[in-house]
Amino acid sequence: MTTMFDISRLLATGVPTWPGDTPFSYEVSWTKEQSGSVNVGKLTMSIHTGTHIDAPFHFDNEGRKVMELDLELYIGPARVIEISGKSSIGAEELKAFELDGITRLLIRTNSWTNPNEFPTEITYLRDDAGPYLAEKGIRLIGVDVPSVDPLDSKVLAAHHTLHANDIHILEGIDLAKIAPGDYELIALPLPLVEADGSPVRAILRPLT
Ligand SMILES: Nc1ccccc1C(=O)C[C@H](N)C(=O)O
Ligand SMILES: [Zn+2]
Ligand SMILES: [Zn+2]
Repeated sequence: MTTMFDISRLLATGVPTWPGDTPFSYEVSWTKEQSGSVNVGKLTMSIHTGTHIDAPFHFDNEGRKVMELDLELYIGPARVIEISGKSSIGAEELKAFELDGITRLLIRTNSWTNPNEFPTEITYLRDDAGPYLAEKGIRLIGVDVPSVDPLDSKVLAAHHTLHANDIHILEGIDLAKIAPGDYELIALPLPLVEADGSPVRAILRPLT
């Protein structure tokens, strides 16, 4: 029997959205009665709502878009670590963990305390995290908050330094029920050709 943990946030009307960004909406735009055969849904949302990946084009006009990212990074072994109660995380906090040989690192910060509201403060990554993680061989970082940077950041130092170190970004995962350890991660982006990111269905399977 395989166990699997869904670490995706639910997408429904009223789901917390980046302040000022497009609200989430799903509607049946063409009912079964109207079409004569099927209900047809219509989706409107920001790409950065809920559990999603960022493509570098999100913060760099010349950056790669979703289809140019390496799919392999979104499937495979991942280590979950827990670093709670910190306003930020950098090389100093990360040094406490064994990360050699890890490609995908998911950090449980527990800092998005009320999942029904967009947070006002989150644990963010300092700009020495990127170089440190790259030195360890990490290629994907996942966080349980809507951003790897402070919410009011305009320069997005963490986004840029992670990208400069070829580390892909997964945001808004729900790790509230996930014990630190090693898992298989699956968090595939949609084939959105022009997009700056993509919602993902993220799951973890224990490694047996
Ligand atoms: N949706 C936004 C609207 C305005 C300003 C920032 C955002 C973001 O999404 C930034 C966040 N760091 C992100 O990558 O998801
Ligand atoms: Zn994003
Ligand atoms: Zn981001």
